[in-house]
Amino acid sequence: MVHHVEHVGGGAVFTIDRQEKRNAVNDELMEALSAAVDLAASDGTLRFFAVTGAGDAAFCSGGDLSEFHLLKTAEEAAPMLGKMADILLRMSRLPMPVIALVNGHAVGGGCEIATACDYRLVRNTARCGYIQGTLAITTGWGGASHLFVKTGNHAGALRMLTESKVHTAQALLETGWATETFDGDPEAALNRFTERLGAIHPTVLRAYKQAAVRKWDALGLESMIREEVAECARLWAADAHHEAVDRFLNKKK
Ligand SMILES: CC[C@H](C(=O)O)C(=O)SCCNC(=O)CCNC(=O)[C@H](O)C(C)(C)COP(=O)(O)OP(=O)(O)OC[C@H]1O[C@@H](n2cnc3c(N)ncnc32)[C@H](O)[C@@H]1OP(=O)(O)O
Repeated sequence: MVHHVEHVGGGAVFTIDRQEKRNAVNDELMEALSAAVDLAASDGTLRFFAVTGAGDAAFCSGGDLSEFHLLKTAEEAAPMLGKMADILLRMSRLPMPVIALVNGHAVGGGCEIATACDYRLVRNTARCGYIQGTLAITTGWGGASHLFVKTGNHAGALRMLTESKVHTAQALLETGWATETFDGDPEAALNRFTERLGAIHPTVLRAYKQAAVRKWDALGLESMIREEVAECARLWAADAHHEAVDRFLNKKK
């Protein structure tokens, strides 16, 4: 199995479990996350939906380069990019708080998964960044669009995307990307955070989440994501991207 789902504290926790590849996302994982999001959307009792990574090294290292490097043209890349962008959009619109429990490194598409959540609890040992620029592409799963509609720190957001670096948990807290930072056990950090949600009736949590979804709709988030996917697919086809991916895949051979 590439994932597992536990129900704790009235919520559902989806764990990406491909530790041998730092929890990289492949099509099997996309299908699993899509099914988990559909289940959460139809469960009126859920107080929250959380995503995390197995192990201590990584939350998610983004797309599985050993699989996705086989996609060469924009026409070949666009369906994969669009599929994950749609799953993350549906996850972001779930009628309950959506929490990224960032247990380890969240880079590339992994950072995009966390950005599609309402809250980001970041372990102090984790490093997070939209490193797609180092591969000569942009975010391709909606990460830039989610970031721009959610943040009040435009300069900080544009810098995170254009610098394509990884950042410490403390730096992410200062820019407002991280909601909270924590040490030690991720599940304990999640429990501390969600306990505070427990005092309020779920119908209130859902009503406020719908207010956020209305804002994103008013801003045209869905069409922003479609344009982002198309742009990433165009850049994907360039030699600069394929050469950068080859360098990563050949680095240890
Ligand atoms: C698909 C598009 C999507 C988007 O644009 O939206 C993207 O995500 S593009 C970005 C894709 N991701 C990356 O470029 C990140 C690559 N990985 C890393 O930078 C590091 O692995 C890191 C920082 C996540 C962890 O570093 P660490 O030193 O702890 O581990 P290693 O680098 O030694 O990796 C261990 C092992 O995992 C394999 N690995 C790691 N990340 C990926 C990945 N994304 N796809 C496939 N395989 C990955 C790595 O090759 C090593 O394998 P091994 O066989 O042991 O050499």
